Amino acid sequence: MAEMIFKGYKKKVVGAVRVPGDKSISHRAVIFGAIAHGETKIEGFLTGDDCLSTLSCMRQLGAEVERDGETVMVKGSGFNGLKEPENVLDVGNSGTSIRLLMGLLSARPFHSVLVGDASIHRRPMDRIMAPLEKMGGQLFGRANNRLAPVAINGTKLEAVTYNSPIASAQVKSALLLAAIQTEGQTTINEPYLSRDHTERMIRAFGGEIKTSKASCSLNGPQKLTGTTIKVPGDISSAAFFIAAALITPGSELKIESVGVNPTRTGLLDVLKDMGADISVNNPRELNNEPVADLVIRHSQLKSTTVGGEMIPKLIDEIPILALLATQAEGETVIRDAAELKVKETNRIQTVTTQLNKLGADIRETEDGMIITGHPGQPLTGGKVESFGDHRIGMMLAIAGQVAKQGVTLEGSEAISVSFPSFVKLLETVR
Ligand SMILES: O=C(O)C1=C[C@@H](OP(=O)(O)O)[C@@H](O)[C@H](O)C1
Ligand SMILES: C=C(OP(=O)(O)O)C(=O)O
Repeated sequence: MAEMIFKGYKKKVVGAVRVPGDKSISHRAVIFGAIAHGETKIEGFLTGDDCLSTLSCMRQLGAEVERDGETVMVKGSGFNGLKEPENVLDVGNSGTSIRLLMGLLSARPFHSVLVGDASIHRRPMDRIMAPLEKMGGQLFGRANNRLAPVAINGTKLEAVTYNSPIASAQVKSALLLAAIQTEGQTTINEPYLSRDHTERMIRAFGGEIKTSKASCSLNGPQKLTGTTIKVPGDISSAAFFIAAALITPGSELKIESVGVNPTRTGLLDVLKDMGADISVNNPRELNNEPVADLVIRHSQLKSTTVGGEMIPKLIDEIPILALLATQAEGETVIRDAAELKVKETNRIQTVTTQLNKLGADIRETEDGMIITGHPGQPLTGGKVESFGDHRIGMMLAIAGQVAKQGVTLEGSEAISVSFPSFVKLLETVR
């Protein structure tokens, strides 16, 4: 396990950065490129481990994929261009890969097996398997069809209406990837709208999908056409730099070309409420996705309460929000976030235990946490662990900005799952 020391105490964060491409969009761009007809060019592809897992699975499925740094060329010949893989498909640490591929492969006429790392084999897969079975899918998993590895006997499916009990873009996207190959109209209703990158990408590839509030429906089968996808910067990666600037006195940071899709900007909405000085400039669009430049200045934050429909809009940013709340005046309450328990780690537990080790004041609850902020009072610092979770690792690295004795992070290699250039980029602005 790699160990790194982060000594950022009082080191102000200044200058301009671009963060790597959006992880959700990068996964989807390779998958859609492979099932479309013709050439797709992806610019700004995220070269984190998770997206490279998707890329290599698609190659094993017969897709022609060439990568040169952050540029990926995909030659697709439609769904029928995919072939039975000769070996198991390994998604590594990536929940998005395994779940989206389950949807795609359940409607292909061949056998496939999806495996991943220890974390993937603990995370629930029945949320995808159960609705796909309603469509006639044949999927088999460990622990009574709950866990990976998952074996799939691809078959012809039937269109359904599915009322999802959770707001999950992975559930929605898996079903859309099955539905787009299936005769008839499939409708998916969510309790709250989850990130809508799949819906936007279907349109970018010339497909049709109806969307209204937290519902979407499409008529299959559809033929998609290759296109150019320019991937915006990932707001979930930008979040760590936003936090570093906000909590370090004297900071002023510009982050250029960040995706600001409203289903992803919950952190910006909540931070505005907490009194953060963040401006969103030069709004524009890249292939149906809103993009902007952000300017962040050090701010004295106040506490807030976050729950309900806001949670899916900032689900991956809750670890870094918890760190920000340790520096805010008052008690911040995060609730309705039980989904955090089934991410790469149980993030309610890892955030609470690791930040408390650094001197924070956080209480774990059934579906979130309560964070008592002590503005002006630095964290102490010490030795903490990522437990193989990239977002926990980066959040703890940023905690070094307010930890007097610095932060020693074990398991720092996890960071490369979504942000391989994180440490280098952080050095350029401090
Ligand atoms: O669809 C996606 O790209 C993602 C959806 C979210 O997961 P859920 O669908 O489980 O909420 C998110 O946490 C994950 O990082 C990426
Ligand atoms: C939860 C995450 O990803 P995934 O579900 O794709 O593993 C994440 O990136 O925080």
